[in-house]
Amino acid sequence: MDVKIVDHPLAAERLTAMRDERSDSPRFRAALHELTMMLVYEATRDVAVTEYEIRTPVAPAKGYRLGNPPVLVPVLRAGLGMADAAQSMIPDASMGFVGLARDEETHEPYAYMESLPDDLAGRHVIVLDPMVATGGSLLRCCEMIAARGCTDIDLVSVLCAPDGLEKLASSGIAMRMTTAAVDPELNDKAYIVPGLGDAGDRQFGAYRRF
Ligand SMILES: O=P(O)(O)OC[C@H]1O[C@H](OP(=O)(O)OP(=O)(O)O)[C@H](O)[C@@H]1O
Ligand SMILES: O=c1cc[nH]c(=O)[nH]1
Ligand SMILES: [Mg+2]
Repeated sequence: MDVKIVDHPLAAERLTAMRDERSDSPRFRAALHELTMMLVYEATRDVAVTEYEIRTPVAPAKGYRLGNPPVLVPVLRAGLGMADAAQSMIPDASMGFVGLARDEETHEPYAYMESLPDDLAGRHVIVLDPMVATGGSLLRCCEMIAARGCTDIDLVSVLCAPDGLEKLASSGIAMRMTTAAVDPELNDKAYIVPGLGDAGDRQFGAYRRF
């Protein structure tokens, strides 16, 4: 799997704000919003564009638009905080929704929502989820997307653990990852270390320590 790590001072500042336990929910959400714009910018660097003619006030010029606007898929809850930022970068994108919650004991994802276009053949899908820990949740999401015919999947995440990347890479589903960092390990509750805690709780409430 192609893993692109966005190593940029402005991204590092936002990631620091997200990691810092002193950041309250508004600061955490603002940093996630801004970082998502940077990650989506990098994830879409090689997408196909269509050329068309425009006129500037001075002369004819070439214009460009996305050849195949993607389907954005935020993974609820935590990916919701990336949805608006991604769509503001790609206004022509459509959006589907997947809801997954990890079981606290088994760490297996439980799927409670699958709201996706029936046919994703020929579509470019960009999945938004800030955290890849065991990789079980994103793998489940990619299986849903691949089952609808999609063969062009980009994943955009804030933080990944090596175990999760390995699970995704060995799944047999073709996908690319753009992330801000890969942290060293998981703890015994399958939280990323040092990580940033629970990305859903930190955006929407119920702050816990792990
Ligand atoms: O790689 P994994 O081990 O599957 O863990 C990562 C998943 O955990 C978080 O969601 P969570 O289950 O906490 O749901 P939430 O977004 O509603 O908080 C995160 O947003 C991922 O979806
Ligand atoms: O570190 C982690 C692991 C799973 N989900 C999160 O939100 N954070
Ligand atoms: Mg959570």
